[in-house]
Amino acid sequence: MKYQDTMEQADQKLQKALGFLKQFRLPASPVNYSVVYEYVSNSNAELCSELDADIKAGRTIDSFLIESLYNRHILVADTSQGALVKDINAVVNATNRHASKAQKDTSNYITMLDEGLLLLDKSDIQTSQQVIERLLNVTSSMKSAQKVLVNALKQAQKRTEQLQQRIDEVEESRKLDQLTGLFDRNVMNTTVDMWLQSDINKIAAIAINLDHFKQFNDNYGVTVGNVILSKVAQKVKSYVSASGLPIRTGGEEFLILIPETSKQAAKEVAEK
Ligand SMILES: Nc1nc2c(ncn2[C@@H]2O[C@H](COP(=O)(O)OP(=O)(O)OP(=O)(O)O)[C@@H](O)[C@H]2O)c(=O)[nH]1
Repeated sequence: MKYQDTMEQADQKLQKALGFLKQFRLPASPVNYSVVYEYVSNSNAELCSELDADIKAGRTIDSFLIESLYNRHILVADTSQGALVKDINAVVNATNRHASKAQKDTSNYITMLDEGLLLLDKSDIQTSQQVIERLLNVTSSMKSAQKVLVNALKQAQKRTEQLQQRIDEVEESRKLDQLTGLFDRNVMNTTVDMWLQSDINKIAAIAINLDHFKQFNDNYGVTVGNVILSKVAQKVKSYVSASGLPIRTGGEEFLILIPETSKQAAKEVAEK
């Protein structure tokens, strides 16, 4: 169970969450409420630090910003990871089942071998022949069981590789802003840290802000606003070479970071 708060604790958080929603004039929609509930519970470190940074930077805390936090820090974790965990459990359970069956088969086989070897007797050819025949039968069933085990292990290995690929994909998609497909601010922070720890000592930053976007949304509606944002993002991305980083830093704010570039080259990208 995700939340294990008592009635009293949940009630206290409800009051805090309502206070937050009221302060930022946010409707108490399910998405807004769950993000704010996580925030006041202090239970999701990445979500909390991002929202804190947004508040500190004086960003507009609106339903768009909250939904973006929800998609990246709650939804992805709940659905994709939930399904993945279920699949991983299935592979682990199947492998365990096969492993314990193989263990049982092997120990039965060893017992039968030991018992058979004791019965082998040079002077009693007939009994010895019967024992050898039985041992041959047992060995043949053991070989079939081993084949089944090897196949099961091969399948488990294939499934594990597929799951690893899905885990990598989920990890990758978590780094991207859902609407625009650009990187988000978490990726920006970790990449800049990485750059600064390496030999890179020059980073060009180009900030892009769409003016009067609120007015635009009011005039044409948020759906058209979303289309514009994603088109602008595509353009921004197309101007950045593989070494650069196109980021959606806020609702209608973008940033391009380019490491180790000349002023002139950065200016050309900015002019585009
Ligand atoms: N359609 C849409 N609108 C968004 C999204 N994220 C933020 N916004 C809106 O973008 C607007 C940004 O408003 P402001 O920060 O005042 O910026 P502005 O209206 O462009 O004002 P200036 O930058 O001063 O010209 C707000 O109305 C937000 O609701 C989004 O994902 N989609």
